[in-house]
Amino acid sequence: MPILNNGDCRIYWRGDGDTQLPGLLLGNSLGTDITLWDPMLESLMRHFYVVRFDTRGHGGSDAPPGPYSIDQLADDAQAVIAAARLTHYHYWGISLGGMIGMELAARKPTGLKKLVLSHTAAEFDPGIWDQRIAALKTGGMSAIIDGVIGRFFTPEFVLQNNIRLKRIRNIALSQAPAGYAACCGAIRDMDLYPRLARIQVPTLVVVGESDLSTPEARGQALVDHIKDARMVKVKSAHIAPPEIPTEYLAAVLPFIS
Ligand SMILES: O=C(O)CC1=CCC(=O)O1
Repeated sequence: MPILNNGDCRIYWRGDGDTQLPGLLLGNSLGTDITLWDPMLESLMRHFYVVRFDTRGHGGSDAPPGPYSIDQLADDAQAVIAAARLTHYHYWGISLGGMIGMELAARKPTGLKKLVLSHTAAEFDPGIWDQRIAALKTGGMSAIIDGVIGRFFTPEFVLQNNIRLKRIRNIALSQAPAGYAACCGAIRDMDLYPRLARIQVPTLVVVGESDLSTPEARGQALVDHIKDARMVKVKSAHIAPPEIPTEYLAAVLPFIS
């Protein structure tokens, strides 16, 4: 399994598909790992060399002591870009992955062609993250899991409780609480608005019609601050790949193809 060393942290990443195709770097949400994208992987591999990585604090990456910063997480993404030798690539990030994408694009890295900011925001009320970090300290991942799943998916999908939902639930439950909390700290402390004017690449902002974590107004604020940005809506809550993989792909693929 490919691992890179980025200072204090080993980052797990992998590339799938034909390295001669354009690159597509995918950024996960809080509480998930690279398998978040599995329902869409085969389709994506027809068009792209697909590179995924586990955010520090998650999955196969290390969880050094936090809190982390969005800057640090974007440094990790840049280390993955170098390790995977991506010279021409798009970046598609969901939620925390989108926040990393904003910072990455604001650095104007050579080779980045298009940016997809999905179900994400440039800042959050810090109080909700302090509460979540406190809950993690006392009760671990099981103290927050029902709230997380309730925000990730529509009530109908939660009721179905199918294998895709169970997988995401198990992945979230298996994260190290300290690593997850360290990422909560990065979200709590971020203010990406001043960075948005620096983004030059064409950007697609994806919003979920039933997303309570980052509702449409948060996506519209990104469109308003980024020079070349447009919005598309999908029928999802916060996390689309397991619930509406086909519709989600159809909403984004024309933009990056
Ligand atoms: O877990 C949530 O509440 C939703 C979320 C915020 C940032 C992220 O990646 O997921």
